[in-house]
Amino acid sequence: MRPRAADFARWWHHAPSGQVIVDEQGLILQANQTISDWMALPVSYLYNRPASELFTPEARMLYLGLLAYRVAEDGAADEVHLTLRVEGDAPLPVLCSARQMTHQSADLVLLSMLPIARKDSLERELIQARQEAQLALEEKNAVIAELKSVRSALESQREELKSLTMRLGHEARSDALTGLPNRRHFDSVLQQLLLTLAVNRGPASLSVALLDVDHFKPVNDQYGHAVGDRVLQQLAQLLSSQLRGRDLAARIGGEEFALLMPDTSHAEASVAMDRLRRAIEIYPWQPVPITVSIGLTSFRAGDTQDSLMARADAALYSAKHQGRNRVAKR
Ligand SMILES: Nc1nc2c(ncn2[C@@H]2O[C@H](COP(=O)(O)OP(=O)(O)OP(=O)(O)O)[C@@H](O)[C@H]2O)c(=O)[nH]1
Repeated sequence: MRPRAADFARWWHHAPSGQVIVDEQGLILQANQTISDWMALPVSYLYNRPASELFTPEARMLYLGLLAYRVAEDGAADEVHLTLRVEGDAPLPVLCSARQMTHQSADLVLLSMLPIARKDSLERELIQARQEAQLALEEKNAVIAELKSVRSALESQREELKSLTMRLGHEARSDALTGLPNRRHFDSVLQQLLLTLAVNRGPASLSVALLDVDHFKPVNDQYGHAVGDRVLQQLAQLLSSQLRGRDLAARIGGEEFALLMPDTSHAEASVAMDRLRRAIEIYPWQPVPITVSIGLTSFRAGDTQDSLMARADAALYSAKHQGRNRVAKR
């Protein structure tokens, strides 16, 4: 059965929007149950009250100044944001639209309101979510920046470690006073050369010389240790400049040096050592001239490191014994 017009009055009262009819004096002529429920006031209370009293004091200005003005001008107003008073509770934000309607030659106004609390809270949630996303982005950027700085710190530490390792390696292999390779390095190179000779089994030559400064003690005693040091440094430079690129000069003791000459026969090494001794003899030493004694030997089949070095040592001993400033060969 189709509802009769009278039935719609009940529907109007319980519509999902607040409905109010306002007369020409701005007084409430009708209000539906929905709006009276929202405001927690009986419908009868609202009758004949100024429609502006539906709203909070702040919203009243908007209602009178904007909404009522538009209705008077255009006969309608749409979606004005107002706030309903709620008895004993927080005010209720609403979107209010209005239509002017003529009834029995009177210009009435129908106000229709929809609550927007949900929209407001959604907007607030959206703003908060945006702020949280912004915060998370800033945190992420800060973490990335920190990671970058940690990585560059690690890289520079790795570089430092590398150069430290290289320096330590160099220090472990060289003599602090002269910068020449030390005894440990000399021994390890000699050992490798002997291994290579043993593996190759072919004709091979390797010569070794021990070189010791003659009467060095009086230099120290007479001119001081610092002068003695300088003499040793100059001698080291002289050795490096006199030897061929593949030869190795090492400082293996106080004033004792060892020379390693790969691929050098006894005859070749003998010429080289005579030349070296002479170069040292004629060098313009300051403050006092020095000479050296040299013991030379060369690799023989069956030689070990010990036998080779013992022969060089014996040669040096005989150079000293024969009067110094000479090369003894074995
Ligand atoms: N200035 C200085 N002197 C050193 C260093 N190492 C060793 N000596 C000195 O070298 C001298 C070696 O003296 P000796 O072993 O008696 O030999 P020598 O006086 O050279 O005499 P011969 O070797 O027999 O010709 C000592 O006075 C040591 O103090 C050093 O690093 N610097």
